[in-house]
Formats: sequence, C-alpha cells, structure tokens
Amino acid sequence: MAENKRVSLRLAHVSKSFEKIETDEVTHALNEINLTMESGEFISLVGPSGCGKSTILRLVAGLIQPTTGKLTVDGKTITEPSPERGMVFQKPTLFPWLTVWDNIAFSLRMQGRLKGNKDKVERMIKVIGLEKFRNDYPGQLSGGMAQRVALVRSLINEPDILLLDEPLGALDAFTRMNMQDEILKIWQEKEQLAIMVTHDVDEAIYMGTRVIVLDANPGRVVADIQIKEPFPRDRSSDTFVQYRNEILNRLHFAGRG
Ligand SMILES: Nc1ncnc2c1ncn2[C@@H]1O[C@H](COP(=O)(O)OP(=O)(O)OP(=O)(O)O)[C@@H](O)[C@H]1O
Repeated sequence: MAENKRVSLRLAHVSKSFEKIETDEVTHALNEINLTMESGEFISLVGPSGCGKSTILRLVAGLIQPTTGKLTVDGKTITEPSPERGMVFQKPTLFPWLTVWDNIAFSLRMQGRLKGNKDKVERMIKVIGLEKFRNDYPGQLSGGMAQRVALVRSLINEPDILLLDEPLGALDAFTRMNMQDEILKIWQEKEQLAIMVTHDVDEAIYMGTRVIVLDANPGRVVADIQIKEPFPRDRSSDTFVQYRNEILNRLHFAGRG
C-alpha cells in the first residue's frame, strides 16, 4: 500500500454552540479547544456524556463548522468533508442491498478507481477474516462482522486522518479486543493520524499514544496525557494500571463539574 501523506491537524480556539430554535436554549458543546495532532499519533478522546467528543470528530470530518475558531490541516482550513478524513460510526452504516465485497469496493467504484484496485478489496476482506462472507449481504452478518466491514470500507480510501466514533461500542468483549488489535495493526502500517472516541478507559490506554480527557458544560480539555508504553500493551502491567488510575481520577473530577 502507498505511504500516507504526513499531516498536522490544528484546532485553534475552537468553540461550538448549538441553538434550539424552539426554546432559544444554547448548548456550549465546545469552548476554546486548542489542540495539535500529527500523523503517527493515535488519539483517544474520553469524557462524560455530552462533553463534545463526537462534536470534535464531526468538526474534523467537516460535517459541521465551528461557531468560532478554526480547524486546519497543514494550515488549510477544513470547510467540507473529504476522503482524506474518513469516519467510522458506532453503528455500521452499510448498504443493505450490496454484498460485503461491493460495500467495501463502493467508494473505489464511485471514484472510478475500482479497476486496478480489486486486489485492495481482497486484501481488506482478508484483514478482517471475512473471505467466506464476501458474497453475503449486511443482513446476514453478525454485529461484529458488519462493524469490521464498515471499518475497512473507510480504511480502503487510505484517509490521512481516521475518525473513529466509538467504533467498537456495540461489540462483545472478545470481538472488541480482536478489533482493537486489527485497528492498531492497520494504523501502525499506515502511520496515519487516528482519533477515536471511546467510553472505555482501558481501550483508550490500550490503543492510544495520547489520551485527551474532556469535561462538559462547556466542553473543554482537562487533561492531555501521553501514553509512553510500547505496543502491544499489557493491560495488567503496573504502568498501565497507573495510567488507568490517573485517567479515572481526571474523569472523576470532570464528572463532578
Ligand atoms: N445537532 C445538535 N443540535 C443541538 N445540540 C447538539 C447537537 N449535536 C450535539 N449537541 C449537544 O452538544 C453537546 C455535545 O454533544 P456530543 O455528541 O459531542 O457529546 P459526546 O461527548 O460525544 O456525548 P456522548 O458521550 O453521550 O456521545 C451535547 O449537550 C449535545 O446535546
């Protein structure tokens, strides 16, 4: 596979408010977020419900615009979605009328790039171990299988920035751990910038090179912790437990508002 372009993502003084038209009520989803993230980093975003984690991903994806402040990739303002920033949602969003193979191949076909790239589709199917299911439809797959398809469907575009919104939230513990390793394998190979929202502190530490803790009302960063452990991480090591305690502590204080 081709090397990804190295990028630098910057959020400068980013705030985002949502206004309810019926009640004039304003939610300050994010307030004054200042962050710089680089290719090769795996960023885990954790924090209490409503602290703006998904809003950060949607801003980076270009699905919404900040109320004030700026998001830039290599100095260029993000104004709209781009295949260079791929998003994977918690609920797998597959086309029910297309087979596994066609779902994965969809974006290549739309861009007229499928011819000559069919081996890429094959490789992705192999990575997720669904060779025998290539001709099945999403309705015939388990939740974990569908999520794997959704993941590689996004990865096939080789995005410079991979946005993961609780991609493993709906999976059972065993599938979830396997998927964590699969995502890490692909990320390590591509050295892209990955930003993942998770509610699971162990997952955040197991996968992240950096864990960012947010608090709500208004959404803001309360801790930015580098995880300096080599991969693969040992969930029961002393250092891992120390990181877990530190992050749980921050979350506890965050939760108290
Ligand atoms: N389109 C919208 N319209 C109005 N309010 C919104 C909208 N999107 C998000 N919000 C509000 O902004 C705040 C942050 O939402 P967001 O989904 O980013 O939080 P989160 O940290 O991802 O939460 P959770 O962990 O529960 O998924 C919440 O109070 C939410 O209700």
